[in-house]
Amino acid sequence: MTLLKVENVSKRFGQLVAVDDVSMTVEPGELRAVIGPNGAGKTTFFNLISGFLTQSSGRILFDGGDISTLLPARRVWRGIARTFQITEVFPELSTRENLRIAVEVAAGYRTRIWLPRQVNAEIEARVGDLLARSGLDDKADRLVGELSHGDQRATEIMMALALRPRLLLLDEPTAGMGEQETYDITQLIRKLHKDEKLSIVLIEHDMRVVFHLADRIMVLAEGKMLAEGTPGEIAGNEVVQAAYLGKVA
Ligand SMILES: Nc1ncnc2c1ncn2[C@@H]1O[C@H](COP(=O)(O)OP(=O)(O)OP(=O)(O)O)[C@@H](O)[C@H]1O
Repeated sequence: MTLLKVENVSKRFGQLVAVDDVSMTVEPGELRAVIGPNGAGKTTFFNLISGFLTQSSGRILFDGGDISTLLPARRVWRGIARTFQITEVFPELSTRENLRIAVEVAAGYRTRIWLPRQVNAEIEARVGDLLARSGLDDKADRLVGELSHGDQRATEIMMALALRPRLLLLDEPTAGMGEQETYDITQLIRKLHKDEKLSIVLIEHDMRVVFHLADRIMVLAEGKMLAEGTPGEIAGNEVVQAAYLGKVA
């Protein structure tokens, strides 16, 4: 069954139509990229899927159920987790502590002061698993604020994964990164997608990352869907080249 189905969704801010009648589907295990020039409506589109904004019209289905009016936290419990354009971590805590917080939130233990030993062991095991999958084990006890931008972003992605999502939304995961960091984050996303069959939608400006990772690409321009297809189809699409790719190159 289709995991995410966005149907004719629009979002108006006063006179401005930031997202204009956009439809998109994401199949289980698919990695979908959303690209487009600045101000195209990409982040607004993400905010509609994650529930930070409510659409002006249209509807959003997740796993067959209508989530259009659900609050963000409810969508997380349904299985949608996201990261932000600006990394959201606790810089004064260690990597391990950041992940532990996310795991406790996910398990519903965050409001309890004392945890039974068995539960504690389960949480530790889950944190260890996230550290291993991200390759952050050797930085587990470093303060996140002292880590590289790339490792901070990896920590944030693993915090989102602690919520055990079925769909992960990544808003510009390589923003502001150098070559090596971009490569490392791309490899992490690829691993989560290919090895763990996680469904991912990502907004990304770096075309090398997009064409390396995506199964399908949607191009937004001025709120409208300009094109949609495989990386090969998008690379060969003259409208896209003229409106977007040509400008970037
Ligand atoms: N809360 C808001 N109120 C009013 N206008 C908004 C709001 N959020 C976004 N916009 C406008 O909607 C349009 C789309 O913005 P959005 O941030 O979604 O684009 P984007 O494609 O993510 O851009 P970028 O690549 O620069 O992040 C822009 O013109 C922006 O100014």
